[in-house]
Amino acid sequence: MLATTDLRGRPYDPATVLPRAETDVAAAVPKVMPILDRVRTEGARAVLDLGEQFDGIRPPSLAVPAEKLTEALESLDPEVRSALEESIDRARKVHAAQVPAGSEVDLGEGALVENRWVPVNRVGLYVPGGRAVYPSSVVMNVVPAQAAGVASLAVASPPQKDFGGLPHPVILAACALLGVDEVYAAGGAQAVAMFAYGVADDDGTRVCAPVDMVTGPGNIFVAAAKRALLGTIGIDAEAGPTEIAVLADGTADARWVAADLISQAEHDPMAGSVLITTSPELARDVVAEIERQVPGSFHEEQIRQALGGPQSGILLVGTLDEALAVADAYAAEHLEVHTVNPLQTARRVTNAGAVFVGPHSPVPLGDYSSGSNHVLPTGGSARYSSGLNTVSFLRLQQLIRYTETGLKELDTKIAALSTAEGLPAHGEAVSLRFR
Ligand SMILES: NC(=O)c1ccc[n+]([C@@H]2O[C@H](COP(=O)([O-])OP(=O)(O)OC[C@H]3O[C@@H](n4cnc5c(N)ncnc54)[C@H](O)[C@@H]3O)[C@@H](O)[C@H]2O)c1
Ligand SMILES: N[C@H](CO)Cc1c[nH]c[nH+]1
Ligand SMILES: [Zn+2]
Repeated sequence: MLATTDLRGRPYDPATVLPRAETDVAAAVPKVMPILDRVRTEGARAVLDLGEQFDGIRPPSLAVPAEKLTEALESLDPEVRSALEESIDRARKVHAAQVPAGSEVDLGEGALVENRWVPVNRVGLYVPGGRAVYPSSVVMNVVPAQAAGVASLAVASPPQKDFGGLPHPVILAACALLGVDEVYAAGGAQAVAMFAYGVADDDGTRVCAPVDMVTGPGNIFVAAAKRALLGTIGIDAEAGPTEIAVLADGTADARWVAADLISQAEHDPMAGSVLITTSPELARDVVAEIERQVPGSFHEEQIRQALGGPQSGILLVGTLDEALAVADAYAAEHLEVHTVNPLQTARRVTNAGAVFVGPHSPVPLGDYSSGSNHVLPTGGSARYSSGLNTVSFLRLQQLIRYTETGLKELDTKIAALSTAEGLPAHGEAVSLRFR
């Protein structure tokens, strides 16, 4: 588990030495196309059939009845309820602070451009539920959507065999706690298609209205469906199998670093855990700790596969600058920084979905309770994407507010540009107003 590559004292290209999952979302797209087509043409029946096929149980109904949400909340373990409430409370504070202010820019007499943020009208939020169930992802999807002021939101999560084909009861309880009343027992690509196209029963009764945007994490089939349906719907970043990178020097605690690497490996055999370190001693001790901590763990087999896969490993580098270059090239979903001066190091990182600063900010804190969002870009997409946040659910719309005086001021300039572009009708549309 966790093979070490020693990069010290030899030239290398940071981008080519990275351990990375062989997850190829593009290759999964043709696999999900027949699923998307079936949902588009057959509607709700197809979603139920596919639930039976892939989740092993046919949901009693696609839309979860309201009383099931109430029952789930009433029977929720009080300790879990209190933990969810704490997580919601902190997340609400952080996401409320992300609401951007609009602006009005005065460009001269009668010339005003207003920047205004408008929420997406209707969104579909995906909450995974295959290998594990994720009530925390209900919080991470719903809180920013609500902070943005989205008027209509629906949640989908796979039907569970152990719960009569409903989504997991803690997921239903989390929806009820957050005031979400539209929940569907649907998973994978069929859930994304249901949101994108909307679905009706065989008699034409609408079951789920189409949404404008789908967000949320999921496995490769969810990511492939989102990619294939982009255009029909808007999507957030691709948040696929989890990754953690730890950037550490010799001051790091090997026991803690190993535990954090293992924590994300338990999600998925395709999860990636990477240690980037300047310390050969730490590298050695982390391997020893992993050998000590993994045996007997709850998801031992899955963890072994994740830590033994090509997407995981240790990169031993010569200097902190090299460690930072490798971390930036990797663009981890989560980057933990365990160095002598972690804040200073963290501020130098440019590519990461979220940065966890110092030994007391481990990734599981962010997964559940820190107030930050855990729906984060994977597979290197942190180079150009943010994690899910309030702005993900907002659009910047500009109101162009010119008067006759403001327009007149630009008449000849617009005419010059329209002539230069060979589009004289543009200039004419302005000039005729002043003749
Ligand atoms: N990056 C993030 O922000 C983030 C957050 C939470 C979870 N995750 C990741 O989300 C993933 C969750 O995956 P999961 O599998 O547990 O749940 P999931 O809900 O994403 O996927 C389960 C669904 O996959 C579909 N499916 C399974 N096998 C299929 C097949 N052969 N063909 C077509 N469809 C199939 C089924 O319809 C099933 O409902 C994990 O990889 C986890 O690491 C990521
Ligand atoms: N680490 C996952 C991806 O950020 C999120 C999660 C949910 N529950 C536990 N972990
Ligand atoms: Zn996690």
